[in-house]
Amino acid sequence: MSLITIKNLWKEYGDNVVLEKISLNIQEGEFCTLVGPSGCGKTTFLKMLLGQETPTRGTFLLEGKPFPQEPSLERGIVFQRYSVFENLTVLGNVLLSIELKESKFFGHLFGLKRQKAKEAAIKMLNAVGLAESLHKYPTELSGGMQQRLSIAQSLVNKPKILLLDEPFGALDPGIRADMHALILDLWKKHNLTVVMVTHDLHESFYLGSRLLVFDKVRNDSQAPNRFGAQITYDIPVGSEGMIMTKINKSLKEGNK
Ligand SMILES: Nc1ncnc2c1ncn2[C@@H]1O[C@H](COP(=O)(O)OP(=O)(O)OP(=O)(O)O)[C@@H](O)[C@H]1O
Repeated sequence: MSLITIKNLWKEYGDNVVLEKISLNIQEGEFCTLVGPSGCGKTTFLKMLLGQETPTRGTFLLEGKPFPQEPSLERGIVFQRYSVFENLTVLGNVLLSIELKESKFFGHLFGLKRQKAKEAAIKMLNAVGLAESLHKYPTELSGGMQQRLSIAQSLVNKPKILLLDEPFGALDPGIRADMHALILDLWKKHNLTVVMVTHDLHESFYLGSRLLVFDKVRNDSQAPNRFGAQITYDIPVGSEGMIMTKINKSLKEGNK
């Protein structure tokens, strides 16, 4: 069974048709990169995967069941703009993510549970390369380090799906290359399924195992909102994508 099953999905805001006829299956472990012109509905699509938006119509299933209507722990998101709490230290930010998950009512853990949460937070911060900055505040961090912190906050709760909305768009090229290496490493080690929006075609080919292009195939010059974007390309990319294509091809040939 596919992790995510989408059939003939539409998203409209009033008479603005944003997405139309989207059909797509995403398997566990895929790294899907999503590109398309500005305003074609990429963020809206991510928000539906997160549970912040609902489709207007169509089939939208997570592990064969209707998508949870609210953001939940199997899905973590990292935005382009850092979404960390400035009055908490690096460690405090990641600890809070765990506390909000494990103690929804108080937002606080005590005793042994807090100690374990602290250890898990430090382990995650180690994994993203922030071991030296545990007691710093976000304003003392560079952009790349803040983005590492956002990733740690998302991953510490072990989501199955990591949603990335142009997470590296604001970073310098050198830092971006470091972040690419980090995200590929985390993707493999944590067996994540990733859906990432990017404006950078090179990034989409380099990072993804599968590239999805969203665009309008129908246009009405009198009423630009009449038609929504569809998936115009869905192709395997990157070394992982090529391996998958070869495996699928040899499986098909073996079945002949
Ligand atoms: N909450 C909302 N209410 C009404 N319209 C919305 C809402 N959110 C998005 N839209 C509209 O949906 C369309 C798609 O927006 P979205 O942000 O998903 O595009 P995008 O492809 O991510 O754009 P960009 O690449 O510029 O970030 C736009 O026309 C936008 O105005």
